Amino acid sequence: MFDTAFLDIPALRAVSGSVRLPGSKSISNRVLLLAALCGGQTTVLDLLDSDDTRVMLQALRQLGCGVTVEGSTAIIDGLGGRALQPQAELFLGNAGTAMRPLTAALAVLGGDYRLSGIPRMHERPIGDLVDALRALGCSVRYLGQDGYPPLHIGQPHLQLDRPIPVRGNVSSQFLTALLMALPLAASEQDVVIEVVGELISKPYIEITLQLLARFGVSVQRDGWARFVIPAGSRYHSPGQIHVEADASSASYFIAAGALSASGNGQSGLKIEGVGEASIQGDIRFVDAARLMGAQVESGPNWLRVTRGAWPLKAVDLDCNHIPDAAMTLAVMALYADGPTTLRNIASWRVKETDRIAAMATELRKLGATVQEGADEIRIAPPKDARAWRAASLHTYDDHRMAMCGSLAAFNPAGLPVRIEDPKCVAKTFPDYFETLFALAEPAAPVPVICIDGPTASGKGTLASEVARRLGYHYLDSGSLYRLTGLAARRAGLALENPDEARLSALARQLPVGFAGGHILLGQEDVGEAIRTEAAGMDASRVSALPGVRQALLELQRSCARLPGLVADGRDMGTVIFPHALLKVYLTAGSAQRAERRHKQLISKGIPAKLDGLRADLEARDARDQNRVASPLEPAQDALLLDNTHLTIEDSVDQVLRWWQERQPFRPS
Ligand SMILES: O=C(O)C1=C[C@@H](OP(=O)(O)O)[C@@H](O)[C@H](O)C1
Ligand SMILES: C=C(OP(=O)(O)O)C(=O)O
Repeated sequence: MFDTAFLDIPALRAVSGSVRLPGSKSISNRVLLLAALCGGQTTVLDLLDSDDTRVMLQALRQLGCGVTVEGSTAIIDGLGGRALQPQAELFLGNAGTAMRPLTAALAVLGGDYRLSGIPRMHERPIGDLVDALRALGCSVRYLGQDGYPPLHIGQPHLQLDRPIPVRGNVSSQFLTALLMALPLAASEQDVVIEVVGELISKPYIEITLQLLARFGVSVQRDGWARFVIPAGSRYHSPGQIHVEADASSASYFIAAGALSASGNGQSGLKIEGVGEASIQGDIRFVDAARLMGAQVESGPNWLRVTRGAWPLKAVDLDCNHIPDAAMTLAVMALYADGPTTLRNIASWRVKETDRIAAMATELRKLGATVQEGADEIRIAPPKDARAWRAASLHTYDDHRMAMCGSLAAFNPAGLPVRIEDPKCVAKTFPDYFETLFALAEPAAPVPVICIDGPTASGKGTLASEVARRLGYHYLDSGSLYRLTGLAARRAGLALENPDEARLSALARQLPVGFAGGHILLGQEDVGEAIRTEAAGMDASRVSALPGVRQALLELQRSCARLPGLVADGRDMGTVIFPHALLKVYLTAGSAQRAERRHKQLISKGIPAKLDGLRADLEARDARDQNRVASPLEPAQDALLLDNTHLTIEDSVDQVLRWWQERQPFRPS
């Protein structure tokens, strides 16, 4: 997950390859609650791991359920037959699929519970569900504003002899919540639910009914108006249940496939884990994407997408049945041949944010002309490539605003897009951006920042912090020869009389990684191992081999991957990345550098003398600067940063300021 203030996505050209997406949020949270409500043990496979499922799992633990999670498998020991924890304070984040169904289940079971969430959850309506529960004889009290969480739940006096009315025009989750809770009360008599007025987001009710059936409860229904839970209904664990990949999450990749430039014999993007046999309503997004021109082939649990019509075709659609995935259509509309209208989406206004207002504001920043209606949005795309704007997109703590925003990176103007607060995707898809970057091809070389400078100038500390702040990869080029030597020793290759071809092959494939101050060879942290005297000797042996130098040049260039790279060393800006967008040459006075090195050594328990260190540094500077082959010198277009009197934070801020000056957008 990108835990940065913002994430700049360079312009993208295409996506290809194949991807397995994380589990469906709607299925995961329903299955977890149903498994908790029935007796016995349920093994849930391919469970989604995200904020929404974590709050549900935590709530179930607090209620006394046995919960074991290992990787993507959860084992739930249901409460059926066991005492429910009679009192609990449950924090449910911003998960509608946890707040609404848990409210109903706990209200029917009774106890002393407080349910709350993040501030936005306290602005998301729940009044229609509370009215229905009160009509049923449940005790539910508002602890803040009437009609909204937080809530207190007490002991019920259930009255099941008349139909329970529920309104479904604000959220279908209220009906879902009742359908999941009432089998707990239907042992003696039929329980009837009647929907008052219109019901929105109907396919989510289908998911609920399908999963109830998997847990042994078959609901009888009369269209969308009346649902009967037959007397004697009881939950039975299916033993094991598998969660499909999330169809709403798939919408971003279906869109990316439809926006991808074709060519290079590409056969499109394959999405695995969800397909035409899905029980999720958002799989119908595929029909909408096809209407806009996407080419989508499908099997029971896979999809393959390629670009079809180009530009995409504008559409005018009722999107009530796909409220979440419809947001993706709003961004696809930027690439259409005319204005697109998405209708019947009033529920967008009461989700993670007011999504109609948010979408209108952000798409306008990109150059679109957008009209907002009470329950619709009309998007006219930028009139040509020159009308696109590079924008810093605000994401309103809404995962879908962030994921949708990334699709603007396919713009024909080759502009980057900035996503503010990218970690908000954690609600349903924590690794969304990593997944996108693994499939995407940039439209131009990815951005590189080079930080070169003499020994002990602090370039490693500076470069790795700049990388962390931008969410970029980090390359510590100086360690590569040491790593090659170490890998060679471990592979049993002789270094005294070396086989250049084999060593070069090894260097080309070196599995290096730099993360959080650690230097990795494969999965192993070798930070200490490469700093020994012997490793230094080996480094100097391998670095004398031209084949190895060439291999490492390629390896270094291959580190320039999405979304960008910060590379530190001595020849990053001059030799390895001559076209880098920002080159910094970092220096500090020799007295200062000697002092830093001295502190470093002493803190590691290595004895050292300040005077000696300074003399060594100065001698090494002179050698490095005066050698004939690639002497240490600033690239012609490098900016000089003397950090003798700067803190690390000052230097980081300076480099980030220079970087920002080179960006086409300003923060919003
Ligand atoms: O039941 C569900 O799993 C959901 C129902 C939909 O909400 P509404 O019924 O409020 O539209 C959808 O937007 C939400 O992401 C998940
Ligand atoms: C509306 C959404 O979430 P929730 O389940 O919290 O309603 C969503 O995921 O888009």
